[in-house]
Amino acid sequence: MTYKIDLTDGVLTFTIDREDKRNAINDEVMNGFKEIVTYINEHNDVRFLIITGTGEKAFCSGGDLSEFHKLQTEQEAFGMLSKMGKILYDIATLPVPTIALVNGAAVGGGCEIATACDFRLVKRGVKCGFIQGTLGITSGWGGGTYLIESGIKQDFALKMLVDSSTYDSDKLLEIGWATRVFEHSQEQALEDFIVNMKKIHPSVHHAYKEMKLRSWKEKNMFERVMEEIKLCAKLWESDAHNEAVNNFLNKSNK
Ligand SMILES: CC[C@@H](C(=O)O)C(=O)SCCNC(=O)CCNC(=O)[C@H](O)C(C)(C)COP(=O)(O)OP(=O)(O)OC[C@H]1O[C@@H](n2cnc3c(N)ncnc32)[C@H](O)[C@@H]1OP(=O)(O)O
Repeated sequence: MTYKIDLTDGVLTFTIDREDKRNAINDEVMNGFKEIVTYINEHNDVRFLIITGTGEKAFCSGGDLSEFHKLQTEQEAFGMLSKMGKILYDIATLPVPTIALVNGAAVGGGCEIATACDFRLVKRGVKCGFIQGTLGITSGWGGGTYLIESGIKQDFALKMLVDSSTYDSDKLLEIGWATRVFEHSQEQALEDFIVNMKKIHPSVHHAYKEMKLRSWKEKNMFERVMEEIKLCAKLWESDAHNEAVNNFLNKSNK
């Protein structure tokens, strides 16, 4: 199994468990995300969703390039991108607070997953970024749209995307992408972050998330996410993308 699910005292933790691949997302992990979305929507014993990755090196390195590089055409790419894009939209619109516990690098689609969460707790020293541009593609799971709507200063949002490079934890806090930066224990960082929220009745959280969802509906977020995915799918079949992924997989970029 490439992911772990733990539900303790209302806190559901989804851990991507592929340390050797820096917690890259494959089809099985996508299905795991789908499973927790269904569970949370159908049960009322989950108060918080935490997403994290195994180990210290990566929260998530994005889509598994060795697996998804097999997708050659725009249509094939759209299939994978829209599957994860819809799952991410479902996560972003869950009725409970969602927290990315960013224990290591969050790059590419990993940065999109963290951005889709309501809050991001980032370990000091960790680097995160929308590095998709270096692969000749844009963000393809809706993360660009979430970033633009995230409330971080507009010029920083666009700069993060067009820079296509990583930013360290202190910079991420300064621009407002990181909600908090923590030093040592991620368990303690999480506990400190949710201590007050835990005292609030879940129906209050549901009501606030409903407000967020209403605002997103007014802004046609789902349609915009799908447009973002289409753009990425187009670029996916370009020579620039193929060459960049080949370089990564053959390590000629190191
Ligand atoms: C598909 C959707 C699209 C989107 O919508 O956004 C994407 O997500 S595109 C994918 C973007 N991701 C990347 O470009 C991968 C970037 N990875 C890295 O920058 C680094 O791996 C890291 C996350 C910063 C970690 O660096 P480090 O600790 O030095 O590890 P290595 O680079 O040596 O990697 C170890 C091992 O893991 C494999 N790996 C890493 N990321 C991926 C990945 N996304 N897909 C597949 N495999 C990945 C890497 O190849 C190494 O494998 P081995 O050499 O076999 O050990």
